[in-house]
Amino acid sequence: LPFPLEQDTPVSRFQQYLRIKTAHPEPDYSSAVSFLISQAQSIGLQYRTLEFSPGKPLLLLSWIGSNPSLPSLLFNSHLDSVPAEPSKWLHPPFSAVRTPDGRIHARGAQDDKCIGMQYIEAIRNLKHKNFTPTRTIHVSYVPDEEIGGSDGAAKFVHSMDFENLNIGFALDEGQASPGDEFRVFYADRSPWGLKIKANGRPGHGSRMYDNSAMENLMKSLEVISRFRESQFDVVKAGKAANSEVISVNPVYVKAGVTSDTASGFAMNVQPSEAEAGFDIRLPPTANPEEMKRRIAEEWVPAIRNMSYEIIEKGPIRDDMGRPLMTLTNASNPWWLVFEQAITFVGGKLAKPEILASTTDARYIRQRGIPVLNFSPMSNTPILLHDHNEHLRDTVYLKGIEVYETLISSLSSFIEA
Ligand SMILES: CSCC[C@H](NC=O)C(=O)O
Ligand SMILES: [Zn+2]
Ligand SMILES: [Zn+2]
Repeated sequence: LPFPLEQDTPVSRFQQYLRIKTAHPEPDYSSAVSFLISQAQSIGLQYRTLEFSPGKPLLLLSWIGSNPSLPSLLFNSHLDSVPAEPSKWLHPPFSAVRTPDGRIHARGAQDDKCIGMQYIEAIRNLKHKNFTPTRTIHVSYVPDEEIGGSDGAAKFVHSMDFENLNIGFALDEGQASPGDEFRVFYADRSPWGLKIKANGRPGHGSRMYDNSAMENLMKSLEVISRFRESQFDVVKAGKAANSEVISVNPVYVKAGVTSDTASGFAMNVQPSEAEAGFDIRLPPTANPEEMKRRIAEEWVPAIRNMSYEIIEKGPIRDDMGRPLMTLTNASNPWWLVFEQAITFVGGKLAKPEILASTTDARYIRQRGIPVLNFSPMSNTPILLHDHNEHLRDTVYLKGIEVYETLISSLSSFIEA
């Protein structure tokens, strides 16, 4: 028998998308957008690209509903991926190899090229079945999510283009679920970068004196560690989920006087400057003013010769000053439709959670639009940003079916 030809199937199209090198620091946005446009054209979807920052396109696909005056639906995903360390992978991260057990290996397989293609495949199938949406459906592919979205979603949501879409409800990426149930998220955490700098007395490495830069920095590290522990204790005691507390993790330290020694540093000079950086995530219920006071007064007191900078990545409240949360109860009709659709496809939903990490959904919620974070991956290990990120073909294909139901029921839903 002849070797079977590579076919044009849902899985092969997913693999094609996965093979485009969209990892930072040089994501190939133009190839990704060209590929997605070719897919949109193959199913007769309208498309346009918007460019809020040079070289960083945003692709928008639209399926116009029979009642386009109703608020529309937005299905969002991001074009970019985080980098991978190829030497630590079983298969090259952009090969999209499918192993005999059905695992498709690639950076982006879970985060989040799966949903980007599933949206299109679901629409392809619905068109095939002659389904007509009532509400208009938009599908967006945004750049730069993985680096904070300031040149992507942040600009998009404040544009006239976005305003004119008149979005009533949106879905964005979620996270895999190791168990039987699908996970869904009603909020994500707001990320802050905290840089702290200590100044202090320089001197000979043998001397003992107060107020060296390193001593000042270390005192801060101790205080911050205690806060970290206090939050983690709440999690360990089972009183809150990981994503419901304020996390703070050191991500770099920078100090020392450089020299040609083996270590690269002068071993006998106490430096006059020392710096450290932290990743802080605030759940929507946290009080940012309280956190700022804590940083200024307890973590980095100026009287200890310290200074700091908080880099706030994205909003923490919506345009009305409310926490960025989407209701998951009967008062949100979109939630009810979502829940019913999942049940309809035979899925079970876990209790809605806050996402530990951060997505572009926060920018959409900022505009007062309800958003659920959802990626239909049950019985799947959580591998986003990890080595050997992969997704099973069966899980991927089931996800297409899930979106068919979601798209058809959400677009047919008319608010009473
Ligand atoms: C600092 S905003 C970056 C957003 C990023 N998103 C996914 O991993 C994250 O780190 O959560
Ligand atoms: Zn993502
Ligand atoms: Zn990511």
